[in-house]
Amino acid sequence: MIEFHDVQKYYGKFHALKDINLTINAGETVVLIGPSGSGKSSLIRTINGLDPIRDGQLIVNGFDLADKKTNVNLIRKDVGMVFQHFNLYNNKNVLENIMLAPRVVLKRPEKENRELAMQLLEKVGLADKADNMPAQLSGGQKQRIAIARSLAMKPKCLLFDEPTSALDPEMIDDVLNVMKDIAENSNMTMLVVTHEMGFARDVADRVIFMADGRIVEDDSTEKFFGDQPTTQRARDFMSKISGH
Ligand SMILES: Nc1ncnc2c1ncn2[C@@H]1O[C@H](COP(=O)(O)OP(=O)(O)OP(=O)(O)O)[C@@H](O)[C@H]1O
Repeated sequence: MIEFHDVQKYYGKFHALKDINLTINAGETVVLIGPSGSGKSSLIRTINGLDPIRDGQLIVNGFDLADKKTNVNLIRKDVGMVFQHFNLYNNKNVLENIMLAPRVVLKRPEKENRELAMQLLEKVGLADKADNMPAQLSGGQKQRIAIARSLAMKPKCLLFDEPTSALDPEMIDDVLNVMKDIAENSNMTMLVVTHEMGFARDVADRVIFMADGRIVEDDSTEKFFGDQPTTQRARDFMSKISGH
């Protein structure tokens, strides 16, 4: 469970997240949308401590991120992150990319670690790429490896920061299908920043719309897409992106 209570975040003097109050329950899939610069990345990066908050309270799986004594590594063990540009270790092969963190952080025994890594490669449809280096993969394949790498830690929560924005159009569905499978067949909490409205409509439980560092709408998916968003800003945003 993730709870924001009156969270404020600043970059220098710039007030990037304003009065964030939000609870995300275990197992929920939440899509975060909004115009460029509205604070979506900032919000999800606070959850695993990549970006510090200034005021308020942020509780992630029982750990208080506002408390300086909290060890963020304990939070990161349970909160995986998938980035727009994959962030794979380019000097390690695919299998090593997946096995490294469980070996180092969880001390998972080597045989079990390898078996799980191979199962995850099967799950993302890339079992035949185990020995490849990241440079030999397409963007869509790299992203599916990045997702498998996150899953190898068996996190409670997965954060996705525009996971398909850097991909060629024909690769996007492969990645979204893997995400859909996780959302539907695991009890993982997922928070996804994306412009893929088909994914939001089909897979998300909730849609959060941000503008100017604030949460402007927080609706069930049925309400957001069915009845239309309540605010004019969200309606304008939706008509703008559907016009593309
Ligand atoms: N490291 C930083 N230093 C200063 N300002 C920053 C930094 N990171 C983000 N910002 C500013 O904070 C605001 C929110 O940025 P953020 O990346 O969270 O928005 P976003 O909604 O994810 O945008 P996009 O869709 O373009 O990725 C923007 O105005 C951005 O310029």
